Amino acid sequence: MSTPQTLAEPGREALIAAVCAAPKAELHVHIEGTLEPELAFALARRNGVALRWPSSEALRAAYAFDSLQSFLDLYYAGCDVLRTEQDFFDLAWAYFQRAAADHVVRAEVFFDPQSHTARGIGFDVFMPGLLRAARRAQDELGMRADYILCVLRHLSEDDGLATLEAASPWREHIIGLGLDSSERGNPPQKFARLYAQARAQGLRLVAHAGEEGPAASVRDALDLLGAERIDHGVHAADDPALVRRLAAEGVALTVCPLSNVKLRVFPDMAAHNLPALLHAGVKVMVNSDDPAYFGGYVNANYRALLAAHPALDSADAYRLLRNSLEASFAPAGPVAAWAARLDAHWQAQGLPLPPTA
Ligand code: HPA
Ligand SMILES: [Zn+2]
Repeated sequence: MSTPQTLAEPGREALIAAVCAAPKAELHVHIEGTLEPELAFALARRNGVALRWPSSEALRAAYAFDSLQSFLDLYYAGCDVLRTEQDFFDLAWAYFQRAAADHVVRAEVFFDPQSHTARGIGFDVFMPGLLRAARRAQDELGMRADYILCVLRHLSEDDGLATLEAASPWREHIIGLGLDSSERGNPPQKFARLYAQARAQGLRLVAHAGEEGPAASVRDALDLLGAERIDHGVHAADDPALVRRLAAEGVALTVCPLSNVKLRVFPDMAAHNLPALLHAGVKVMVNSDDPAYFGGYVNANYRALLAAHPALDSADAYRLLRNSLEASFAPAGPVAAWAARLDAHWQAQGLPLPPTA
C-alpha cells in the first residue's frame, strides 16, 4: 500500500525516459508483425524464396498504408519467407530481445496459424520454433512469454474450428484464443461457436474489435464471444454507455498508438483517443501490434503517445504501465512482483507514486 506524495511533476523527457526504463507487459503483438525487412531478406535467401522487392530498403519503403487491408496484404506476403522451425525461432527470438531492451517483463504474443498452414507449414514446424524462443527468453532474459492463437476472421468459422483442433497437441503451450485480420464484414457473431469451444477448453479469450469496426463490435465481442480483453477497441469511445461499462467491468483495451496512426484509424497521434479512454476510467495500456511495419516497438509507442499528449501526466503514465501488468493473463504472484518492481522504479526516479487501488 502506497501513500500519495507531493513530488513535483518531472520534465517531459525525464518522464518519457522513466516510462521507457520501467518494467511493463506487452499484450498485443503479432509475432508475424515483428518480421523486420532485413530478417525477411535473410530468410528469403536462406530458403530460396523470391521476394517482390529488390532490397530490404525497398520493402521498408513500401510500408505506406491507407487502411488495415493495405497493411494485411503486405503482412501476409511477408509470411511466405517463414518456412522452417529455425525461421520461427529466429523471428521470435529477435522480438524477445527487442522487447527485453524495452524492459518488457511479460509478453503475450499472437501467432496466426492459418497464414502458415495454408502454405503447408504445420504446427509441428512453427510451434517448436516459437516455444524454443520463449524458453530462451525466460532463461536468458528473465521474460515470461506465452502465446495466443489468433484465428483469421476473413476465413470461415469452420476453418477456425479446424485450426483449434489442429492445435490440440500444443494446447498446454497456448494460453488463449484471439481473432484478427479484416474486421469489416467479419463481425464477432461469425465466431460464436469457435469461442464457445475455446472457452470449454479453458483458453483465455481476447478479440480484435473496434479497430476499424464500430463500437457495437466491441460490445458483441464481449457479449457473443465472451472476450475478456479487447484488442484495439478504440471505437468503443463512440458509445458513452459502452465506455462506462468497460470502466465499470474493468475490461482492458490493448491499444496500439503507432498502428492506429499508420492505418489511419486516427489522422495523427495528437488525435488519438487513448487519453480520453484512460481518463474515463477504462483499463488501457500501450502495445506495438506489428512493430516491424508500424515504426517501432513498445517504447516507441509510449514515447510517441506521451510526446503528442502533454495532458498525460506522470500519474497517467504510471497507470498505463500498471494496467499492462494487471491486464495480463500471468498468475497473480508474478503480477504482484512486477507491480512492486514498477513501484520501486517509479520511486527511484523521484516520481510521485499515485495512490493504488
Ligand atoms: O492490427 C491488426 N488488426 C487486425 N489484424 C491484424 N493482424 C496483424 N495485425 C492486425
Ligand atoms: Zn493486432
